[in-house]
Amino acid sequence: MWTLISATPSPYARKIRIALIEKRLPFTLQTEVPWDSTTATPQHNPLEKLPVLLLNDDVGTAVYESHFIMEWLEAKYPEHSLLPDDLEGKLFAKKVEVLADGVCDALVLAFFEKMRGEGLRSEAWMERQMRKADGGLRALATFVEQAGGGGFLIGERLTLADIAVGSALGWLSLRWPDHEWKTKHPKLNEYYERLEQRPTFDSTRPSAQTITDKVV
Ligand SMILES: N[C@@H](CCC(=O)N[C@@H](CS(=O)(=O)O)C(=O)NCC(=O)O)C(=O)O
Repeated sequence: MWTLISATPSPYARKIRIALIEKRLPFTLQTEVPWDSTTATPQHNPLEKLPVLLLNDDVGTAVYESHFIMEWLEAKYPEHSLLPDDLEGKLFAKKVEVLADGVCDALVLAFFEKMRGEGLRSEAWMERQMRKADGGLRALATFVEQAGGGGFLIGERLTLADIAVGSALGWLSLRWPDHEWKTKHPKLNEYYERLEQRPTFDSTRPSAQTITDKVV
């Protein structure tokens, strides 16, 4: 059976957890703290990042980088597809994933910059990352407002776009609880709250992790 190397707060890993469950693909979860020297992540991903999907085959195949894992899953196991049927819809879903992941990328950088403490952190760097995140959230909020009222970003069923946005917003709620996106973008928040009711979202809710090693 496959193993997914994951971390409790990880929005990127949550995308894959939700996708695997939605596609009825069995796996076991290996929860790690990728920032600690004890993590097994570097043994499977030279970039030392999780999620990593281990196929547990005889050659030790490891699939890594969440957007690629998603691509790989849809290519190899198209049943219970998480992509729209039409090409434009497929490309739009991937564009939404780029934005959702990009919001997380910027806020991860800002999170660790914040950890540098007074006098060591670059306020300009923090502002730049927060600006990227706010721009991404604005774009996602616009897409939600333009979508039909069916609760999904594209068409009438759950797609990669919803999984990516829901995972990003769930992490934002955990790691940046004071961020004002919920008041600035009420429709985005309503969409998010509705997604969180879905069993695969409810069962993969993010939680904080304790990082033992000094990261910055
Ligand atoms: N682009 C990557 C980002 C993955 C990523 O940054 N993972 C973090 C963990 S988390 O932020 O998702 O919780 C990690 O492994 N960081 C360890 C490191 O960067 O050395 C993806 O989408 O898979």
